[in-house]
Amino acid sequence: MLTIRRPDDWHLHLRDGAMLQAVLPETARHFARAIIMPNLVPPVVASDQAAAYRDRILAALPDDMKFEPLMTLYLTENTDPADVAVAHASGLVKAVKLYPAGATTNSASGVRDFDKVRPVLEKMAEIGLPLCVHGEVTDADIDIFDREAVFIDRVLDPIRKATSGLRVVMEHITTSNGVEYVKSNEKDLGATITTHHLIINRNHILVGGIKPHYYCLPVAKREEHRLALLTAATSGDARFFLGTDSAPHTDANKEMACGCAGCFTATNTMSLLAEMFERADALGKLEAFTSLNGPAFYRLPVNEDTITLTKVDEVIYPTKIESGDGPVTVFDPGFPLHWRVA
Ligand SMILES: NC(=O)N[C@@H](CC(=O)O)C(=O)O
Ligand SMILES: [Zn+2]
Ligand SMILES: [Zn+2]
Repeated sequence: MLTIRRPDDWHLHLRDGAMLQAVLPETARHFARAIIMPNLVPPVVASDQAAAYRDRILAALPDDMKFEPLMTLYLTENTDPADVAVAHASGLVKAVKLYPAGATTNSASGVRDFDKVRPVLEKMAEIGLPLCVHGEVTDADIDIFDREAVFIDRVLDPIRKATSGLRVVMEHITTSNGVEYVKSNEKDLGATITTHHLIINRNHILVGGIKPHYYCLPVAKREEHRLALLTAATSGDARFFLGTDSAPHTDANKEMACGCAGCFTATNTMSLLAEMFERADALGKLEAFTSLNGPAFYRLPVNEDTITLTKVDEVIYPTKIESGDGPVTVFDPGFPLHWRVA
């Protein structure tokens, strides 16, 4: 048996409408809070949209559940620094999200010219509002497996050097380059690590037939990178914390000629993580990763209540959840899980 403070998810896609209704309880069952990604269609770019989205999330929450959505704004070349500052001061917005234009799902309104967002970044540095970054370049001539490492050198490091005091979260890191970059900085830099990137490498996607439900962005890399992520996550280092990036797409949209990127892990994330931490002989570090390090970075209190995981013969979880838009496949690690959230 293992009791830890209730976890938070520092990177989550809840979508909207019927999908929101279906996936929200999967997260709220175990997690107290989550940083809510703003890549809706159209994206959540202004504070009034973030407030309205927050209301829709709370309206979709079942009566017997408690959950606090931590809202973000989608950074565009037209984002108004004053709107960001007001949204932060009111407590509504906890981070701003940077998507390089074209890097991932619904990122067409993202940033092309980083000079255009300089005034917003300066304002964020001044008020201490974190920037969450999807860290991949989009240049056609850069191999998809190199896009994170190239982003660090060409985009992230220059932005951080030009904007002193800017607090940055590298979202869903997938490489040892990401781990090393975070470790080489003492302050103002953290990283989220997803559940699935601790489990799969690129072979899982491609060997023995293509597995669309393992396809996400940034795409899983070589085994040596997965091991670097696992070492970072299980180390207790406060700069690394859980962001599941649970990203639901219907099976119809995953299993097609041009399938969507995203793994849906909300349902079984805590069981998956406990399994991986136990295998790494690091169950004692699970709480730091899921429940302590994130609040410390975001300067929020840790949760007061707890969850208890118990060891069972095999955890039973649904292979799919139903949404009004169609079924969504739950991430299947390909091995049995043994830690169930009581
Ligand atoms: N991670 C993914 O593969 N997909 C995310 C977008 C993102 O986080 O990049 C989504 O919104 O579907
Ligand atoms: Zn992303
Ligand atoms: Zn995401």
